Amino acid sequence: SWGYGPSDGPEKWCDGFPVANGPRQSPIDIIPGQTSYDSTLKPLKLNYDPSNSTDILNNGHSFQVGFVDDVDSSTLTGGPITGIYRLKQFHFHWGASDDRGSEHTVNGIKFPCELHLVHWNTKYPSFGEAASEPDGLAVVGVFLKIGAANPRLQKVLDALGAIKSKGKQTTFSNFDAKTLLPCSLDYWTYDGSLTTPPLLESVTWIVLKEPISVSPTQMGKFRSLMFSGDGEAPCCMQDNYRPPQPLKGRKVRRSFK
Ligand SMILES: COc1cc2c3c(ccc2cc1OS(N)(=O)=O)[C@@H]1CC[C@H](OS(N)(=O)=O)[C@@]1(C)C=C3
Ligand SMILES: [Zn+2]
Repeated sequence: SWGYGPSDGPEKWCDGFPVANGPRQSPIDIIPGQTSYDSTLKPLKLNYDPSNSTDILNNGHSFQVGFVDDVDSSTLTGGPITGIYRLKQFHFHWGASDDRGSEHTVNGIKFPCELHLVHWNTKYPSFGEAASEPDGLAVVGVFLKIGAANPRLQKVLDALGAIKSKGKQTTFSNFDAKTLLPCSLDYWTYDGSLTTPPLLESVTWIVLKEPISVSPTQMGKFRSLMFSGDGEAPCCMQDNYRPPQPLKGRKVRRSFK
C-alpha cells in the first residue's frame, strides 16, 4: 500500500490513485496576496461536545483521535459550507525537523506541523459515503508554529506512548477539540481533496490564518511514533505530509479583510 517513503510516497500515489493528478487536489500553497476577500462568507461555528472523543489510533500514516459521529454533538456549521457537518476525527502531519511538516504552505513557507479536523456532511449517511461526494467533507486546517510549549496539546502527546506502533489504539475520552483552536477563526477556503489516498476530491478546505504554538520538545514526541507495526523493521513516523499541488485555476477566498 501507500506511504511517505521514496518507493511508496506522494510521487508514486498516482499509480494506484489516478485522481492524484486531478483538478482539485490538496494541499496547496496559499499566496495571501492572490486570495480574494469574500464578505458573504459566514463566521465559522464549531460546536464540539468535549464528552464525545472516543479513541486515539496509530493508523500507520498518522495518529487520529476519533469522535462519536452518530449524533449531531460535535458539529461544524457556517463558514463557506451549508448544512451541518459532523466531526469524525482529527490528526496531524509533521516533519523530521522543524523546518517542514505542514501540508499547506503560506507564500511557500512550511510550518513544522499541521492539524486537520475532519468533518462530514450529514446530508449523507456516513463519512465513507460522504467522502466520495464533491460537498461531502470539510477539513479545518490549523498550522502549528514553534514557540512555547502548548499545554492544550499535552494530553494528546501524553497518550502517544500507548500507540507507538501501527495498529495500536487506546481509549481517549473527554477531550475537547475546541481547545486546540487559535483565538481567531479567520480562514482561507478553497475546494480540494483528501491529502492521503484515496485523495478523493470531496473536501471544502478551511485553513485558519492564526497558528497555534508547539515547542521543539513537543515536536519530538510526534516523531517518537512509528509508521511500522510491532515485529516490522522500525521506521519513525515523520515527514508524513504531501507537498503542495497545482492550483489549476482554483480561487482561494478569505473570510477576513
Ligand atoms: C474513504 O474511506 C475512508 C477514508 C479514510 C481516510 C482517512 C482515515 C480513515 C478513512 C476511512 C475510510 O473509510 S471509512 N471506514 O470511513 O468508510 C485519512 C486520515 C488522513 C486523511 O485526512 S486528510 N489529510 O485528507 O484531511 C483521511 C481522512 C483520508 C481518508
Ligand atoms: Zn490530514
